[in-house]
Amino acid sequence: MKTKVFIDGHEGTTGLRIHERLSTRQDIELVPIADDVRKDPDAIRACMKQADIAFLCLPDGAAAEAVTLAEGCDVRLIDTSTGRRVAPGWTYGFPELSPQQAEAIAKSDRVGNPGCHASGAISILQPLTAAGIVPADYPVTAFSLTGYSGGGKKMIAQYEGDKSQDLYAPRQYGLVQQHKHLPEIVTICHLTQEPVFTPIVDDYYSGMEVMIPFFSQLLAKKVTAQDVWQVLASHYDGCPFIHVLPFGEDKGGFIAANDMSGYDDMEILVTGNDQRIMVTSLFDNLGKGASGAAIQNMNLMMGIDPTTGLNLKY
Ligand SMILES: NC(=O)C1=CN([C@@H]2O[C@H](COP(=O)(O)OP(=O)(O)OC[C@H]3O[C@@H](n4cnc5c(N)ncnc54)[C@H](OP(=O)(O)O)[C@@H]3O)[C@@H](O)[C@H]2O)C=CC1
Ligand SMILES: CC(=O)N[C@@H](CCC(=O)OP(=O)(O)O)C(=O)O
Repeated sequence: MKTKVFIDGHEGTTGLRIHERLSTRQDIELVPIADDVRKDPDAIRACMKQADIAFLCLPDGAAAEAVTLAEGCDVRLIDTSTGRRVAPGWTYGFPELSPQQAEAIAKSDRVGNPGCHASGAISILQPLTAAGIVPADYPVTAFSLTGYSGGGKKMIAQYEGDKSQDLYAPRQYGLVQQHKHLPEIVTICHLTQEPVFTPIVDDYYSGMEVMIPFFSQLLAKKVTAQDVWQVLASHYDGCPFIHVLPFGEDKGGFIAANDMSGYDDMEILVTGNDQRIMVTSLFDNLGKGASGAAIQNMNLMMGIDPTTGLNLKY
């Protein structure tokens, strides 16, 4: 029997990518909603009632309303918005945290899909805090380059519309250090303080590069860059979605932020030297940063190979 899936917000950037990935699958039946009623609460609730699994690909306010609409329906939710990722009753949708996390997602009826920048930061920090290398009170700084699709339809229209404005150099944002992904990074990595986080949006469609530098003298153990690489390589060994590139790999000295655009998996590189170590996570903000991760979680919830229907580089 096919799994019935409803995509609330299928006209948006994240929803469209999920729709594209699922529309050719033989094991999935998409629950349609007519365009003129796609924001109508009664129509949405009717779709929720029919579906086994629903993706919420909506702005935060609309997603909160959709969660309420789903109450009493026998539907499992995967929410790509920010509000409930670390809320009680919700499972954080990053299966690579641990085998237990993957199991928890597989059984969950309420999965909060990670934020895009957060996915990169957590992919680097969580194995290193868990291994006791990065102490909980480490003064973490993180930089993140993102394609403009990260800002959804509005930002895509801005970048692809009027090119006469001088808007298209890389732009730093999140200037007051209250980016909405900080709470999940702190909670999931068990940090005692928020990182200094610098997101930068640039004039390319999709792709994300999250960079976290470490001073080895401030780490909890005496480690070399290769030790850090080893911890990450062991943590992600055999993982189909996260690939730690061989130690010393530097992509010819230039790491392009859109190198993983179009793919649903992630690369991690360790560069620098034994005093100043840089760890970089490279992925598509719409892939492992949003739609790809959401489908990976759905596959786990269905009890099938998590890579089904996804576009992996490796
Ligand atoms: N883009 C990205 O890289 C990432 C996005 N996310 C998150 O995913 C969610 C969706 O973002 P994104 O796809 O970028 O946003 P978009 O703005 O591209 O899409 C949002 C969609 O939701 C629709 N919508 C708005 N209100 C309602 C409503 N009440 N009922 C039904 N549909 C509604 C919009 O309709 P209309 O077409 O009429 O505007 C639009 O199609 C957000 O919470 C975002 O933060 C998470 C990770 C990365
Ligand atoms: C360029 C741009 O604006 N990017 C967005 C992407 C975040 C996103 O989509 O946030 P959620 O995953 O939490 O929903 C931002 O940094 O807020």
